Amino acid sequence: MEHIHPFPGGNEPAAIAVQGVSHSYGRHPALKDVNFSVPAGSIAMLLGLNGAGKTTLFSLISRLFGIQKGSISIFNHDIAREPREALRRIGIVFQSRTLDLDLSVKQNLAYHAALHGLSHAQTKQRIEAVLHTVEMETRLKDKVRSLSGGQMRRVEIARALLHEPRLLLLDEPTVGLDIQSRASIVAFIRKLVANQGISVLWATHLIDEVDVRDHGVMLRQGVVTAAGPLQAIMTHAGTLTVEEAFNKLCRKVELQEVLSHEP
Ligand SMILES: Nc1ncnc2c1ncn2[C@@H]1O[C@H](COP(=O)(O)OP(=O)(O)OP(=O)(O)O)[C@@H](O)[C@H]1O
Repeated sequence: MEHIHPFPGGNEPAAIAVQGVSHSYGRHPALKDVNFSVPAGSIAMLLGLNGAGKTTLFSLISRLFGIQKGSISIFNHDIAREPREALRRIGIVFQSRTLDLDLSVKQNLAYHAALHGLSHAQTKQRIEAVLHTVEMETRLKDKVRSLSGGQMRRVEIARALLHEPRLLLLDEPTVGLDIQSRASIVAFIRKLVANQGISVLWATHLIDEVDVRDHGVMLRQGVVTAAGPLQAIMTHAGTLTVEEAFNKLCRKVELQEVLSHEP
């Protein structure tokens, strides 16, 4: 495994630090001794093919699954020892849709605010703020069922931001969206990082969502093959593009052989 800059310098704690994490489903290993960290205020792309272990990692970070081996800290708060402190710093957008279609946008958000213990006044103020961020303020009273797939995704991102997390976890947030909706979601997540200094761990296998200035965590069959600034990963891998680095570090070895023999 290449760890180009495994841990950030300075005194600022990492947004997330994953150390020695392994996870198995029965006898099937899904993550093997995973180590990486994401510096505060940066975007880290978690890159891997289907089945690489991205969702398993997100399930561990969000405490959907208990940790079998290793540790995960969010801004220095260990998720097993200080779950409340760690979890309140995280906002999550899961791969599968989780809004209640028969409730309005406002009702969906208010329900989530209540789970986070926000007061009535805070809830109103935060709902207005997050819907403004995702440019959906005009749809406050609309039933979720009446929104497009891209608009639902925006509401899910708004919901993830309600309690003002410092780290946003996105599990393939653009899957199933058309090109235009995908591009606008990618653009406003990047705006969020630039304007609000939020940190992002973004699972994807869509290379066009990646910017070479991002950090990368390259995952292949449960193993981190490289982690750090993407520029440094590309230099280490001897590749000129992120796509080539992805092919080299994330594709299954058999697939790489096929690709290398292509004319
Ligand atoms: N509930 C489960 N029971 C058994 N095996 C599982 C379970 N969930 C995932 N796996 C296996 O663990 C491995 C990692 O799966 P995971 O869903 O974490 O990958 P992923 O990178 O998120 O894939 P995708 O991009 O398709 O969502 C795969 O081999 C998968 O078959």
